Amino acid sequence: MRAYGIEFKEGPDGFGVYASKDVEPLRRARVIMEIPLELMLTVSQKLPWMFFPDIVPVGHPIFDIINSTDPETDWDLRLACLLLYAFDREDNFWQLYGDFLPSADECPSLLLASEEELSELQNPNLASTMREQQCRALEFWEKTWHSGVPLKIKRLARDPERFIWALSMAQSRCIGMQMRIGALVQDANMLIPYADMLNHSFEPNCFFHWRFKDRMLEVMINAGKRIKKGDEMTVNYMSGQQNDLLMQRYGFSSPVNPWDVIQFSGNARIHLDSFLSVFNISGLPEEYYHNTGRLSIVI
Ligand SMILES: C[S@@+](CC[C@H](N)C(=O)[O-])C[C@H]1O[C@@H](n2cnc3c(N)ncnc32)[C@H](O)[C@@H]1O
Repeated sequence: MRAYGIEFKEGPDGFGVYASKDVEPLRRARVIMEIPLELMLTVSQKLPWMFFPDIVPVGHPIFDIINSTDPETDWDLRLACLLLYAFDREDNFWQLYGDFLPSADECPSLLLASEEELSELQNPNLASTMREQQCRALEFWEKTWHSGVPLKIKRLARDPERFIWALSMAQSRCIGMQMRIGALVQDANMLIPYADMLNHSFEPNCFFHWRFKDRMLEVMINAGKRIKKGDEMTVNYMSGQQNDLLMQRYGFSSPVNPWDVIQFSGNARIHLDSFLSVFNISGLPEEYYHNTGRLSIVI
């Protein structure tokens, strides 16, 4: 893996990637990371399941577990299984990289939230979706990690908490990409070390580029971006999605999510406080209530 002009360090949103020097705006995108396919954990999105790199020996019972998942919906369960397998495999890179991943206590995924925390969520639909997701994960673990499984499976996730942590890593760190191996083009779910340290922004300064010829992922600074030393490097995780989806998958929401604005126009003159109270916004953080100009409401 190569990195240019960046450092990885703790910030307000957990670990993040920061510029270690100024970058003048260039007409062409500039590479800041190169990560080879061999370091990534990859499962194809569609049957037949293909794994890269090929770390699972043929006939290993983890294949049966992966085969028992729903091809349409369970990409995250498959990736979690692969992650747990990689942790267990001697001398695998992910055993070391695991030290950089947030622990269950540090991870804000709602999969790991207690019932008390879920009941405090303002959005009851989100709370019930998360309860369903927690049940789904638990049922999968109970079905798969029953007492009769061979030790080489049992030790991957001895308790449901371990599996649910792996699932939250898969959901909150997966990057969906199309990759080409030889003549084969595949949509894939990937855990990509170092690139998964990039935090999200709706106005990102970086993007991903798959370099087919040598099977590398490049993280690049957008052309024309001026970067100052200490700036955070970010990518856009999800376009066109509202905050409840960000919360569901990543455990955070964004006060500047452009897909979560209430469009309101007309000649009526309404006091801002009355307007906000109609939408029950008064319980939200200060910045919403005082309308710092970040909410796109036209009154
Ligand atoms: C792909 S990881 C990014 C690296 C992560 N910060 C870490 O500590 O390893 C995604 C997680 O980072 C956090 N995150 C990313 N972007 C964020 C943002 N804009 N605001 C708050 N948290 C964010 C969330 O916890 C999310 O689940």
